[in-house]
Amino acid sequence: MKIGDRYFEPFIEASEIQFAIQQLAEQIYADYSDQCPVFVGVLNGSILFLADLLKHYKGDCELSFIKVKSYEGTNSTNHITESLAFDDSLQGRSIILVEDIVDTGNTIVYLKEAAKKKNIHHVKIATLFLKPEVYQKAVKLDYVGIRIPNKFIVGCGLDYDGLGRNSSEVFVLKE
Ligand SMILES: O=P(O)(O)OC[C@H]1O[C@H](OP(=O)(O)OP(=O)(O)O)[C@H](O)[C@@H]1O
Ligand SMILES: Nc1nc2[nH]cnc2c(=O)[nH]1
Repeated sequence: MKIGDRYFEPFIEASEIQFAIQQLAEQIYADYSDQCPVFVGVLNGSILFLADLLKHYKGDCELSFIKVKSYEGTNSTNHITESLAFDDSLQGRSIILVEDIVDTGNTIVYLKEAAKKKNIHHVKIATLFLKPEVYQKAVKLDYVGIRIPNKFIVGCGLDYDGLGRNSSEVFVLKE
């Protein structure tokens, strides 16, 4: 399958992804059933995961967004651009940062620091995908859906140069 100028092949089926999301929703609810957490989606990539996660989440919750970007093509620029900040109303709240993927961890480290500066009371992290071979940061990842090898993936919110987010299954770059 061609996305932009690169070729990709099927990697993770939609049913496996949906099962993982349902499990995550249950794990989070087990920890927050007596609270009203704010799910904070990290735009753009988290949007599909977040929508499915919320549909499976049984408790009271609220929703907010932050927007950061660091990837160009298939590589991290190692520079994070923030175009939507944490909302001031999150001060003192317990939030769950919702990411589509944690790779180098640069984004999550940046977001934890930004949340601290905004006096957000308590921050947990939920990510649909994790590349354990790459992630070496000290920040604890509280809820992890599917662990994948160090390969570039697209679909389920993840893009290649803006394309491919709108697929319910995940594709991997053909090397
Ligand atoms: O762990 P890291 O190496 O920091 O990579 C993870 C980040 O990369 C992707 O965002 P991207 O910069 O591609 O922006 P997008 O969400 O708009 O696609 C993804 O959504 C994560 O936020
Ligand atoms: N689309 C996409 N974005 C990423 N950001 C960090 N890792 C990845 C990846 O494997 N695919």
